[in-house]
Amino acid sequence: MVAPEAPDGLGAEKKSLTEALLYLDGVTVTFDGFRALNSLSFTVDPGEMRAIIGPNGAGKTTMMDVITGKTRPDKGDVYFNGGTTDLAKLDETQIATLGIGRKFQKPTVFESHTVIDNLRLALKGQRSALPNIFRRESAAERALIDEIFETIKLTDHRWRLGGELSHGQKQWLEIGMLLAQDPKLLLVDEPVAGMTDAETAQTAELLREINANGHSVVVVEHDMTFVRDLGVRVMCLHEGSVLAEGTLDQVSANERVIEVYLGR
Ligand SMILES: Nc1ncnc2c1ncn2[C@@H]1O[C@H](COP(=O)(O)OP(=O)(O)OP(=O)(O)O)[C@@H](O)[C@H]1O
Repeated sequence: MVAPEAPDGLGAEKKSLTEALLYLDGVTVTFDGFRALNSLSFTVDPGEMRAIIGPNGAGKTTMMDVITGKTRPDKGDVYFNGGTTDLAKLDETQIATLGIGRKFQKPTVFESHTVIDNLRLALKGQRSALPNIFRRESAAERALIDEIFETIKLTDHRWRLGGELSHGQKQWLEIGMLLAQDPKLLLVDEPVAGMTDAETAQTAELLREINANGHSVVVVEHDMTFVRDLGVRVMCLHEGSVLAEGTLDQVSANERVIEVYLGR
């Protein structure tokens, strides 16, 4: 990472390390000699939402795997919470407990449970499934569930079975299940793949609302209409590194981005 001197005398890199919610510097991951991540460096600020684009094989999934502890970097730094926590030293469960939630591309709701039970099962601190459904939740938990239902617009669907929801509704429910864990950072992988245009627009609104409520969000997506709707800083990955970063207009005007991704 280029580190120009910041006005207060701290190098910009150090300043980022102390302030960023998520800090990656020089992260390299090699599979059988192939560099899936090649000295990848970027930061996410507290309260920031960031969109990540890039061609197939650019390293987007590997990047999320490194942040969540599924894959260990060969080289480089991965810090959370203003540089206080070295994620490369923690396992997946410890990282989830710290407040990093991940939504995979395909919805994985419990189809034979009601929508509300899906949320109950996801409540923070509830690790054993069955007792959690049968016990009465506290007033605070009920209020949280109601609030999440409002956010994900599924209040009227709470008594339906998970399996009866549309694809888009399942994705929103799963995002709600992440919210039940109250994560500081949500990693969301291609949430609008397979959604209708209306569902796609509603998902952008949902993520904006979640972000406005104080959660940082990193969202990987190929759908440029959706990325435009998000209205956030965009980063294009290519061959395991950051190719371009800025507003969507700035990134889409970048000749290399057009060459390797948008123009294809
Ligand atoms: N476990 C693995 N073993 C070997 N190679 C891997 C492994 N995981 C990923 N790769 C390779 O690393 C590169 C980056 O893959 P990655 O899945 O991170 O890209 P991506 O940007 O998420 O792509 P997509 O948009 O297709 O999901 C690819 O060339 C992929 O084949």
